[in-house]
Amino acid sequence: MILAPDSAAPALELREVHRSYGKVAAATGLELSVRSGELVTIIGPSGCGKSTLLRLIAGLERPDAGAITIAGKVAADRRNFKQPEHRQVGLVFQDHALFPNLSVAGNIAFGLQKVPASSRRARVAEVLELVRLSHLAERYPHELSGGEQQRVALARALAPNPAVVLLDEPFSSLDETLRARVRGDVEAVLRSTGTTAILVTHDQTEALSFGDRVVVMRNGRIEQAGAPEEVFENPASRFVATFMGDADFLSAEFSDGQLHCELGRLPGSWPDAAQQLEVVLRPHEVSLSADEHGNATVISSEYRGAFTLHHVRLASGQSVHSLQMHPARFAPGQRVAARISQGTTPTVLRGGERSAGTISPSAPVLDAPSDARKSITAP
Ligand SMILES: Nc1ncnc2c1ncn2[C@@H]1O[C@H](COP(=O)(O)OP(=O)(O)OP(=O)(O)O)[C@@H](O)[C@H]1O
Repeated sequence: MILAPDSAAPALELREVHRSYGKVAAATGLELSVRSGELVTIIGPSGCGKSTLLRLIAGLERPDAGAITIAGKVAADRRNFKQPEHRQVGLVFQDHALFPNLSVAGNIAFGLQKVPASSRRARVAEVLELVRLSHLAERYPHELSGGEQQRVALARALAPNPAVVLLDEPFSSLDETLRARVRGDVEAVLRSTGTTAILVTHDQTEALSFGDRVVVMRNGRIEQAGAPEEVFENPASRFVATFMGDADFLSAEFSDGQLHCELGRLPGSWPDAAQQLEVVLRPHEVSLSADEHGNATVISSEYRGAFTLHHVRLASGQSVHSLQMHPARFAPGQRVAARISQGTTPTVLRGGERSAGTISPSAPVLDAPSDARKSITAP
């Protein structure tokens, strides 16, 4: 099979988009280019501007400055402003927002009023099949489960073949078990139809697992946009490291031309710097082994089934967490050797921002701290 080159215009583009409400800058200099078929998740603390971003794309808000292009057509700029119904955008909300007096089929047909009746019926049947709800076409929203309602909302958004689907916390009203299932169903439908989608969420796991790209927002700005692995494993700042999961920060310093932290030497070469340097360590990146002369003392140990989460204090008084899959469990007060797990290349922050050091591929695995004398595997 010959695949066509991906030369199509981006499905969505934001250029230097600003929006303020009085003195509150809800969107500042937003730049985002989303390729056709891409699934992008937007995450950030409450009030950082996630909904404002969606509303600007949908045409429910007007930018103060900047331009928004959808499927190659200007939706908003200094001179133009397209109303939501002319933007080729589908919306899915947290509360489903289905019309209670219309059946499932009626809800889906609602956005197809300009389509001839025969094609409309065929399209409704098609999207119902897509979300596996053909058997419920004549039911009313109150006769459906939360998950079914959300699939109807998705079908309604997809029916007019939008260029972009915007999902505003679509799973947050569902309970945990149902949530994972509906999320999987929705993702499968979006992928199978090659739909471009932007999903706003408060949930880090959702942000990392759903999208091709994660956009982390803070105070109306995009703090980092990248593949889930990049945002989690190589955070651009202390804020992203903290927001996208548990993280400890150990101070780092140069000696003998190498960068060291309390858990050992870091591989690669790093520009010498006067600014404060910190190593970002996630709990799964710290290993422990029993060692009565070790560099750490266990403060607490929390059994989590497949994992045990240890919190240990280092000689300097700094502390780190260690989440290990093996059955090793150390008691509070016990002396252990803590080190950075094999194969880990931690992010180094300079003044709170990611530092551009180079990790050489042939760099040796991290040296053990001077007083960690045992292997990193559990006893
Ligand atoms: N219509 C409005 N009038 C005045 N201020 C507004 C308006 N809409 C949003 N804001 C402010 O703009 C900022 C961004 O709000 P927005 O709703 O986009 O945040 P959010 O990230 O979606 O928050 P949450 O996660 O709580 O939904 C907030 O400070 C909010 O108070």
